[in-house]
Amino acid sequence: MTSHTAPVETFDYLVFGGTGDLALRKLLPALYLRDKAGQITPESRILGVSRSQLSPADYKAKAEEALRRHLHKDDIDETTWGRFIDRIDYVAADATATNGWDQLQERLGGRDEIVRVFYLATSPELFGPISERLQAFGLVTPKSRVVLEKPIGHDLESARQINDEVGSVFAEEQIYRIDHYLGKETVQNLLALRFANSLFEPVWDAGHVDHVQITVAETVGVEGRGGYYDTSGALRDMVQNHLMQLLCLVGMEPPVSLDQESVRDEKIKVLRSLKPIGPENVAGCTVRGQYRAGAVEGAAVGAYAEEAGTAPGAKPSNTETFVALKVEIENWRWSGVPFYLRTGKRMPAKVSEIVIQFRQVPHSIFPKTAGEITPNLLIVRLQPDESIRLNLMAKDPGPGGMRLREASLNLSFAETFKFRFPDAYERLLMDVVRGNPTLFMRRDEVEAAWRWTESILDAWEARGDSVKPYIAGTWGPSQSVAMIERDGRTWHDDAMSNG
Ligand SMILES: NC(=O)C1=CN([C@@H]2O[C@H](COP(=O)(O)OP(=O)(O)OC[C@H]3O[C@@H](n4cnc5c(N)ncnc54)[C@H](OP(=O)(O)O)[C@@H]3O)[C@@H](O)[C@H]2O)C=CC1
Ligand SMILES: O=C1O[C@H](COP(=O)(O)O)[C@@H](O)[C@H](O)[C@H]1O
Repeated sequence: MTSHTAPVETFDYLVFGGTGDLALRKLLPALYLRDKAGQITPESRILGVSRSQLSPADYKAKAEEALRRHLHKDDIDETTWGRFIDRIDYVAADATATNGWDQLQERLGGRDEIVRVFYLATSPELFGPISERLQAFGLVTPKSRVVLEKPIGHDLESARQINDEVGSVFAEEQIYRIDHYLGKETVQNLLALRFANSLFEPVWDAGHVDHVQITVAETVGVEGRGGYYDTSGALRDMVQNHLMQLLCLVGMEPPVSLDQESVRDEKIKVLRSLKPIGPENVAGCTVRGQYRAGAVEGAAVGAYAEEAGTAPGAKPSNTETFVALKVEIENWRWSGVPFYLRTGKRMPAKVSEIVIQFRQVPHSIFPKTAGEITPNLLIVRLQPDESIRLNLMAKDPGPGGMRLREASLNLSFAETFKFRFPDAYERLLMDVVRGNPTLFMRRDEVEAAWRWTESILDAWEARGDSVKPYIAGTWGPSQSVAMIERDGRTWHDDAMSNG
């Protein structure tokens, strides 16, 4: 049994927001798959909590329906199925009132000695009220942990308020601020790539790297989450958390060790070194877009305005579904190296990639007839088809003189490691039970990320610009291309489409 399938301690997992999309689509399937892998002890239980007046049997039926829909059919086996459904229970309780909480007390009675996880899969305004009630009803034990789903607030002030409220009930080491990107296999592989190989570290700096691109492209639209998304937008929904975490892992100094504080200490230094984007540079360093009707993966799709449910005659939404940024880390290692970040919905492919473009050779010894020398690229593909590729120049095989062409060294995870590895939520949910917060965000990280992001939001608001339209199924508005091309560089879209 490998460490990722070794059973964890017995737990009670309380999922607040248990009837919601996140719980049914991601959390329950992740717990099921860990159960199937043999990681969950027979005594462990899962308790859904939300306002809906459902009986435990109703909730089990809802969970079953969601699992059948969201799991791959090969993952459903009758032994795990029966065992998993038996673990599930439900209590109707309102986070903003007192009804239902005495039932929670009852359900948890006599189980104070085991690990207790409160997973708050609700909107962030409820994190404080839920914590307050957990304390008032005596449900917080020394072995309790609380998981806060993103977004932690809507801006710096609300993030601070939530952190204060939750922090008045739980100690910082009991608080797990989840960013599921940190649980993705290849994201962690970035640590292995950088710090378990001596090859890359000497060239991981401004002397050798020309620039870095981080792209997180999605084909989906807002998928029924229009109400939330329209008050959020891509900068808050994706950049403030996922893309900033990726930027930190690429940009940080080597941590002293892999322990939780060392890694988080290095990430926060990156966040503190970010060049502010404000009124003076927001126009040149940011692009916001919103998709119009188009076609994605061969199917016609509507415009954001329709999906978000903007009422006819209402003011058109100015929420961005795409954002591109030029970011600079102002420290010795990265001075002068731009990090271009972009993320968007309704793009041509679902792909998340980090591309490190190295500097051009200083001088070519080859004749013009050999062809162009293109800079080396290190491409870390996070999803789908996780891989790490190094694009190098090679001689075109055969006679007829020296001709150069680009070739790849490709470490494909599927081909190299032929077993299924847990997905991000599976891994992170078990890390909480194990009491390992390394892959979760510390309070100061979240607040530093908000501080930097908020200055962009303020500058956008002050300018009052409209979002730039892009056709669904394209790589975003033309202004995003113009932003990078002004610097004599180009997005690596081909690499992404070709895989
Ligand atoms: N869905 C996703 O893929 C992701 C979601 N998130 C974030 O996670 C959070 C939840 O998202 P999602 O599941 O999509 O949202 P949903 O709207 O689908 O679910 C919200 C849940 O909260 C419960 N709820 C609402 N009010 C109360 C209350 N007063 N007391 C107790 N329970 C309450 C609802 O149940 P009921 O009405 O029965 O009370 C429901 O179970 C959001 O902040 C979202 O941004 C983050 C990453 C991904
Ligand atoms: O947190 C979020 O992430 C998803 C994208 O996650 P992925 O694992 O599928 O890449 C995004 O769709 C959603 O809007 C956002 O809230």
